[in-house]
Amino acid sequence: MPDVIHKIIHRLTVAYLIGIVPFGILNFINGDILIGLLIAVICCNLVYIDASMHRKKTYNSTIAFGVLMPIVYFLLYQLVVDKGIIGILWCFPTILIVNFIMPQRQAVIANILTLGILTPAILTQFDMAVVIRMYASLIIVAALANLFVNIITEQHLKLSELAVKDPLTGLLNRLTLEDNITLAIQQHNRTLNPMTLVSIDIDHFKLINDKYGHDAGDQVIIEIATLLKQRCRSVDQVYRLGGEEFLVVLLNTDLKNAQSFSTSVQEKLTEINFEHGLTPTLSIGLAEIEKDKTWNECLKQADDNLYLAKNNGRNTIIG
Ligand SMILES: Nc1nc2c(ncn2[C@@H]2O[C@H](COP(=O)(O)OP(=O)(O)OP(=O)(O)O)[C@@H](O)[C@H]2O)c(=O)[nH]1
Repeated sequence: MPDVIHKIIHRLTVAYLIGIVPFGILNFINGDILIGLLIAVICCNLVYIDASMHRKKTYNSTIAFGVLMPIVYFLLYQLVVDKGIIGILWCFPTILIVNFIMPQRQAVIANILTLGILTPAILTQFDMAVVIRMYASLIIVAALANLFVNIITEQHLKLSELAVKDPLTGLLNRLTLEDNITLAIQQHNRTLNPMTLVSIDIDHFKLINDKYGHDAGDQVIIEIATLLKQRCRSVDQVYRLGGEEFLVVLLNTDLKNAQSFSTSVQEKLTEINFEHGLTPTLSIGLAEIEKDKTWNECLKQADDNLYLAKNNGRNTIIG
């Protein structure tokens, strides 16, 4: 569940505790046990989901939907039977809350269930003209809430992707480097499996831009990013660190295998048919992660080797 939905659940819970729970207590005091119970069960569900999301970033849907929601349905049904239109009014907040606390598909099913379960009670209480109006308004509220949650979830996912990915190539960007490499190094320290950093830079890239334009340069960057992704396994990480600079983190790979990887990338690059007959080459610097070095030191070593590769005439691998 996206962070933004958790934030909404949290605020919804706080608003519910402040605005609705006192009303529930008042209902208990006045002997309106059904409304009091309904408010209490929805409150338990919200507090449980909010607390669980806060602690574990997830929650047990069996408790939330297998246990607490059936109680909500039962109470809503009784409320409609006992109190008629007052009972129907309680369907609106229930439908809204369900849209925020459940994954979207389940929320739709839960809301259809709500309407289905209440149908016998509604049909015996009201005449058809009122029933049609009630259903129309309940369905509109459910559909709008669903649409609203879908839009914010989509926007949030787009923003999160932009924050971690380079928009031109779809590769990971520099912002994610520190967290990801720290995790990978922690794993490396536990397992002692080798791990190698591959620092890659396109040679004389400025000339490509200057001669054929920025778009042609972009196309070269995209092709090389695609090649790197193709040559890597799913466990490896490929970053675009800046203009024409890439970094590949090869897991479970020692220096020798990283050299083979780099050679294969250089070879495959020559097989690509670039626009304008371009034949870009890559300089590559390698550094195997060592236990007592920080990732920054290892990255610097890979960069130093890349610098040496540039000074050795480019289209070279050092490491
Ligand atoms: N097309 C394109 N060009 C970019 C992008 N980002 C940076 N550049 C260009 O990349 C070029 C990098 O040039 P330099 O740092 O001089 O490197 P180089 O020409 O490859 O020379 P060496 O690295 O020494 O081989 C600059 O002209 C930047 O404007 C981008 O996203 N797209």
